[in-house]
Amino acid sequence: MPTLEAHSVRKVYHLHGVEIRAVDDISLAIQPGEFVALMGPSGSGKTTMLALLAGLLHPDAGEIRINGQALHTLRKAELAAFRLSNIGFTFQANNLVPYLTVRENVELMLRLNGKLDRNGRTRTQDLLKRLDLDNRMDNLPSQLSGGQQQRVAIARALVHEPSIVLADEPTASLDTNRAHQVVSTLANLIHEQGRAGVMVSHDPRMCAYADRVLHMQDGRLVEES
Ligand SMILES: Nc1ncnc2c1ncn2[C@@H]1O[C@H](COP(=O)(O)OP(=O)(O)OP(=O)(O)O)[C@@H](O)[C@H]1O
Repeated sequence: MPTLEAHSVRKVYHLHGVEIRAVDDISLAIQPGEFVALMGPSGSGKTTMLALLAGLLHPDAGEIRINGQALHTLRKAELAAFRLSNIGFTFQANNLVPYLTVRENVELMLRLNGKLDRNGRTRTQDLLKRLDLDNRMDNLPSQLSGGQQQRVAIARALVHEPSIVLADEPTASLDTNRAHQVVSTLANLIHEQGRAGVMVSHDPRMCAYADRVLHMQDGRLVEES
């Protein structure tokens, strides 16, 4: 069974009487351990698609399934709990909590999921080590570089062992070397841990780490490579 499925998904915005088909009849399936990149010009609907896959937006038509569970059948509170345990998300702005240390920021996901036990703490340390942050665990986000902050956000998206990891432009603020390092580590972790990963990126060099590249244009998938 695919970890993540979209069936004929559509999202339409209405702006000053104009209809914008941000996502227009998209279907896709992503298997465990598969890392997929979503590319496309500005305004083609990538962020909207990611928000639909994350259950942050409701489609106007079609359905999203995660591990076979159709999101639209869940009540609001059920959906929130389901998302929390099944999805890891990194945003363009990394959204770290400024007054928590690196370790505490990552452990926050465990705390929210009721998984802050010895295993969870060990996983936090292992992940931060893997992301070259073992000597930064007790620093605040403001004491880190942009690349280090992005890596903390990646640790936070993986630590609670979600089946899906969604990353929106995880390299937007990084120089080329750092960007390669961040995306290759993300790809390795997704492969090793058998998660389904989707990354939005403008950068074809970053998409080279993906198993599959989906191209969006005007809300549609145009080709696959
Ligand atoms: N809340 C909204 N209300 C109205 N229109 C919106 C809204 N959010 C997005 N859109 C429109 O939907 C379309 C898709 O936007 P989206 O942000 O998903 O594209 P994108 O491919 O992620 O773009 P970018 O690469 O610039 O981030 C655009 O035409 C955008 O203007």
